[in-house]
Amino acid sequence: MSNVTLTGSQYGKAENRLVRITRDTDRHEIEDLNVTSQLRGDFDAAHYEGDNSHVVATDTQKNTIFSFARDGIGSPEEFLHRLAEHFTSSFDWVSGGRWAAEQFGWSRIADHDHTFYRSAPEVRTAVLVRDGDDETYISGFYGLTVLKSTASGFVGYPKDPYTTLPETEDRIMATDIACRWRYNTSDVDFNASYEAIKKTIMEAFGAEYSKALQHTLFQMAEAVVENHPEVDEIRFSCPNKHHFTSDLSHTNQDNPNVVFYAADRPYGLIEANFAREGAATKDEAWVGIAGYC
Ligand SMILES: O=c1[nH]c(=O)c2[nH]c(=O)[nH]c2[nH]1
Repeated sequence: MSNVTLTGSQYGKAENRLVRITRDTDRHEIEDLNVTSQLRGDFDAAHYEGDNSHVVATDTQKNTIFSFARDGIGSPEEFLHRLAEHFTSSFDWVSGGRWAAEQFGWSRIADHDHTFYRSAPEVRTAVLVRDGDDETYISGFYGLTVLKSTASGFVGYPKDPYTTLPETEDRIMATDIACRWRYNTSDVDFNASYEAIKKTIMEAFGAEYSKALQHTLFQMAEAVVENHPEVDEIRFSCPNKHHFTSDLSHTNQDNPNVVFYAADRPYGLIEANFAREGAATKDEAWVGIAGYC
């Protein structure tokens, strides 16, 4: 008799690099994804006894992903939904799971029919968590580098013996936006919603004076919640990519915020979660998302 109990599990094939070319006409389309499938359910016997009768092989999960891609992708969220439907309906003991995708953006070289370059700076992300009939979609992106050359400051912070940072009401603000938002519905045109939310976030980054990156995160979150009723929560993880004005006094030059040293590290790391007023949060759906978001 063991004194160890299985208290949770999920398993599958991670990071299936999947490229799908649509070539019905001479003008090809490319979809480039990194797909992870993980099943949840009754896998007790596999862990306790080495009985694999419930263990849908990770190799089979991988093959399913590539096979389903033969019929098209559409959007990462729709593709993950097809996988979730398949695994939960084909195997009684699979009660849910977690399916995730990253999508890399490509554009045509000079409008060429079948020649592309990696274009979108950001990587799109999608996660589908399924528990019985309950489905939660969390989508987002990372790696969207943005910068505003003014209309940002940082003043009013506490000063102690360790404080050397001068206050400023005119600085560069730069960050690599990583964010994820939780949809409150699956009845969404996911591709259109993704583009619209990304646009809202980018416009909000520059729309108002920023008193801190924390303030900017709130401004972006507020714009998303106001303009996108399909979203109930949004989380951000954003480095403050410091740009320090370079001291040019040794060459008798002034520097009215024109020459900067772009510091690589350390960087501020500013993270926050926001939710629509009155909306239920769904912390369990966020479990497994590495880092803050
Ligand atoms: O926008 C900022 N937020 C901070 O918390 C912070 N701390 C700091 O040194 N500079 C900044 N800038």
